[in-house]
Amino acid sequence: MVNGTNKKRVVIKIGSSSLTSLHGEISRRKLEKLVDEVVRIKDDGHEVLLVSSGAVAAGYRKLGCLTRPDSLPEKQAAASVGQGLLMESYSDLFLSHGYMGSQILITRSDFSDEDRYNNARNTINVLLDRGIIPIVNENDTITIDRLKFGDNDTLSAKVAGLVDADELIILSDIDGLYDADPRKDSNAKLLDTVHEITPKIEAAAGDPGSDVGTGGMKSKIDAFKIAMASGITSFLGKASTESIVYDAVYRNAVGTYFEPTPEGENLNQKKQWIAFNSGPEGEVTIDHAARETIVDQRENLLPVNVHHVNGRFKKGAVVRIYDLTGEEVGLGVVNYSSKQLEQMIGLTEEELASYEMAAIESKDLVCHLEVKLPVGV
Ligand SMILES: Nc1ncnc2c1ncn2[C@@H]1O[C@H](COP(=O)(O)OP(=O)(O)O)[C@@H](O)[C@H]1O
Ligand SMILES: N[C@@H](CCC(=O)OP(=O)(O)O)C(=O)O
Repeated sequence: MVNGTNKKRVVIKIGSSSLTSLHGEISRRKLEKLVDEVVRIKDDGHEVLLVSSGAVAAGYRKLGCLTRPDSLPEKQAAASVGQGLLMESYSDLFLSHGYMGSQILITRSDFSDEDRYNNARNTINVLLDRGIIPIVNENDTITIDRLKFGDNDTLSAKVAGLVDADELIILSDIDGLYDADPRKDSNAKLLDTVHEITPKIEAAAGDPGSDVGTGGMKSKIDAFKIAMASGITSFLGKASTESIVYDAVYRNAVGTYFEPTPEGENLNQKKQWIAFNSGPEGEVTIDHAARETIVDQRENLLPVNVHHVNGRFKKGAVVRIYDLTGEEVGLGVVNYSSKQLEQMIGLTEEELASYEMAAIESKDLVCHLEVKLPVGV
């Protein structure tokens, strides 16, 4: 809630398929409908951040392509043309209602660096505090495939976590999550509330239904997992339904609501960064004894329990922790570099024991399990 009031901080994600015409270009009418809804929420005093796709769709014809391009350089060039046009339309429309929009383009590496991640939060907080509507998209033009968020669904959930949103609304071309892919199963039923993403739900989520969408239901499910673990209520509904966004904010909309994991179990912002954004730099495999201590009893990892180390990392890095069966048990922050850990593994039992005593006294143990798996994606 915003400053102890009942005003909400709401993140709304709209996909390409919900902003484009039949020919795949941006539809002014659809954009106007979205802006009108955002304006109604703003008029009620809520804070709104938009995550909008549509840069490629807005740009490809101006680039001279007859259909949406497939090659990465052409898509990036189309996004370069389209992002400006998309923002121009949003700015004009919001200004005509007395509101100001602002552009934020993000790459995955902006979020994997903790300082840049925190800096993005500070900037967005200033914008929201001052009544601006930040409009976020992936920085498509400069991001290489390997380092892309790739879809704006998970980006929107990560942004919602970043700004500690009360609600994430994902608008699509479908009126919610069905218990089976509705294109394949005509008996598929709409789910109105989801408390947990079960393997059955994951199996029901199929690929995009349109040529313009990138993520499909799979990336939306990943997004809801992130939002739920971050303590955020989420909603999936059909962008073209009248008053959908406004009704979703007041919990009156037809669609699927995803409940957050109970308070106390969800991740604080530091853990969200570790779980969803950090991009672990290495791996530490621990022995059987340690699995129980660090996972169940939440103890730090002792040097003697480190079985082996993979990758090169510095003190303070986030690493994946595996047990001896190869199962990933969680993510932790290491107190030693990979080089130091490798040296420890080579020590005699006697040398290790004295090392350990010193480590226990100084509370400088190998690693603390920050995030227990499975969580999110
Ligand atoms: N279980 C499911 N429930 C609802 N929609 C599903 C499901 N599985 C697959 N889909 C498809 O996912 C599509 C929405 O994803 P996508 O086309 O990427 O939309 P957007 O452009 O809004 O991100 C729907 O139109 C639908 O065809
Ligand atoms: N960033 C890209 C779209 C990426 C994306 O996730 O699209 P969609 O699946 O339609 O939400 C763009 O603006 O064209």
